[in-house]
Amino acid sequence: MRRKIVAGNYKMNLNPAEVAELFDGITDYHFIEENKEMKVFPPFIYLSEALAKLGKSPITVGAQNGYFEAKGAFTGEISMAQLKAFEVESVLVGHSERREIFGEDNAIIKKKVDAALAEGLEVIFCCGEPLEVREEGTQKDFVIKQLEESLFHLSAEQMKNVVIAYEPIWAIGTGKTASSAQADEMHKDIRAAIAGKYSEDVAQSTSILYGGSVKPDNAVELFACENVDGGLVGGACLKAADFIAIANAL
Ligand SMILES: O=C(CO)COP(=O)(O)O
Repeated sequence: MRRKIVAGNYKMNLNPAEVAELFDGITDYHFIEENKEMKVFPPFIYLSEALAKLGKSPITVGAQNGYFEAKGAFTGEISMAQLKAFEVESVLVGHSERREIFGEDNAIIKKKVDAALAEGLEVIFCCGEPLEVREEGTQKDFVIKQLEESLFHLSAEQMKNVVIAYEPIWAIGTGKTASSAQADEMHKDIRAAIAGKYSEDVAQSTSILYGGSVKPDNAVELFACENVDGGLVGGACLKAADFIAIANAL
């Protein structure tokens, strides 16, 4: 059975008091069913507190980014090796904001995927098309190319440590979510590409999350789709009650 996951990407938000309140608000959350998971991705400066407060709960703590070199003169970066040594469990790789604002291309993202997996971190691999591509109708080719160039060099064994998050860029932070039919169709295409590259078995066991304006009031419909295994949530994860409501929709 595929793991169902709700993950919260805090992005560059929250001051120390706000983040403390948010951790306190979710720390007692327990899923009743075993194949469901909650993950949080706070800014680096709050990872220590997240691990202290949430580390003993079933909630897993991840980082929003990591560099592929293990150490050295890379001012401002934090390596996958450092994250692992810090007991962080997973890392977002390939988020559209990293791609668009910080110029990360498929080749850089591939190196980050490799570095994270080599350290034993779980990779939440983000993919998704910009609006122009959706309007042209070539979104499937665009997303599959992202997978082919940054992910599909992995072995089937390595894929066990990868979760895919499909986040159409036009739906991120815009309040304009993909319809459940659009999300399910892309997730189905991604799953078919994994089956083609690896096997039906790998495809059926890879969790694929949807991200882009997930809210308590659209989560139930999105998560009910056959190929949607949960969500990567931005804005709505910053309020404990909303994040928990979304988790309850899994
Ligand atoms: O980018 C996202 C999560 O990584 C989605 O952000 P929003 O939920 O704010 O649209």
